[in-house]
Amino acid sequence: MAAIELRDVRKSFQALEVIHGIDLVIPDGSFTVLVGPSGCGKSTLLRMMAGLEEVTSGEIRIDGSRCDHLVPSARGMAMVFQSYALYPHMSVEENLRFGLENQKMAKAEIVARVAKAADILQIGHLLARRPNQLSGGQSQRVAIGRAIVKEPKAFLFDEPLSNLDAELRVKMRGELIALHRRLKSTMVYVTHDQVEAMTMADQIVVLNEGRIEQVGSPVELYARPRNLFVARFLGAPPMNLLKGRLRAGETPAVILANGTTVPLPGREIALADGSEVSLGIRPEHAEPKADGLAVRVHTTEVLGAGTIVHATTTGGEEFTLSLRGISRVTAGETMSVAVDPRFAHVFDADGHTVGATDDWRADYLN
Ligand SMILES: Nc1ncnc2c1ncn2[C@@H]1O[C@H](COP(=O)(O)OP(=O)(O)OP(=O)(O)O)[C@@H](O)[C@H]1O
Repeated sequence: MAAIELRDVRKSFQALEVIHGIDLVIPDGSFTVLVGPSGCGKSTLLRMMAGLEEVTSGEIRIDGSRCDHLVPSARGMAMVFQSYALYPHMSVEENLRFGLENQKMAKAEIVARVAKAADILQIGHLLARRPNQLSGGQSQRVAIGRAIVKEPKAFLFDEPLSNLDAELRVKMRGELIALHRRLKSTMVYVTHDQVEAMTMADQIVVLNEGRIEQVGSPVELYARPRNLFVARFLGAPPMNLLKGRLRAGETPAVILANGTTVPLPGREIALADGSEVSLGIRPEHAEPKADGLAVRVHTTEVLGAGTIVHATTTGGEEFTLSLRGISRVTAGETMSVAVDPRFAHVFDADGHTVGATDDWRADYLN
């Protein structure tokens, strides 16, 4: 087990810098998820930790020791790829043994490690098969097994579940969480799927264009996004945004474009009266109620346990509600919506969160 530390890590491909100075601590034993849109640099960052990509500048440490100059095999990290990367001409057992035999490990130790990994992943009955005789989920288990047998200081996962169908992905998500609980190893996991990030991580790192937007636990990032990017990236359907102006005062308020006033009792917002702001409301924090914000429904999605209502404000802004159960609301209808001010997010003109207290627990935990 080991902590991984990155200090001012940069990466350029030819003249183009794609990672712009990352400082990050991945705590020992944590399940840290690197998440962000396509091309933000998640894989490059992970590959630099693994040693598959050189750092252009900066330091990477594992267990306190510099490792950025070491070859991958000397770093004690094991990587699991989206493509599984199994050797097609070898049996599952040979795939599991291969890396260990290369290290000239004693035969008895190899046998013991392979047996243990096969037991953890429940792939004992597949050991004689070739990769082309495995399902996607089985292949991914073997790929994870190949990492487990190395008994690495840290596991690095690069979108390991994205080739699996939706149902299997959910199942494997649970298995990986259980594996982490069992092994207590440091795990770094790259995904562009915010649901995987929310459900698997103890620590989420949100990346955007080669920079860190925010680091924190899933609920911290959900309840207290530092900026618009994080606010919109986590949560599905995404947070609604309504443009308005701040009315400063003891009880500040946002005056929306259509004149609706949303008071924000208990907030201290250090912006001048009349400043341009955006009000962020998650779809689950709005409900039908008289004398609220008028919206016109254009689509409803009845999911059974809930109904997603897609609507437009009189100012022409999109507004989505997530209602419990099966809603009577139908397309074409106009409804009045109340927003719960405790869960309102306010962003300044640059997209930075303003007026949020540190204590989100009081409002969010039930
Ligand atoms: N070998 C390379 N040569 C040149 N540019 C590269 C190379 N590898 C990655 N890049 C660029 O670096 C940036 C980050 O790529 P990276 O693959 O790390 O992103 P990502 O967040 O993992 O994306 P995805 O989710 O699509 O895999 C992108 O702009 C990409 O085009």
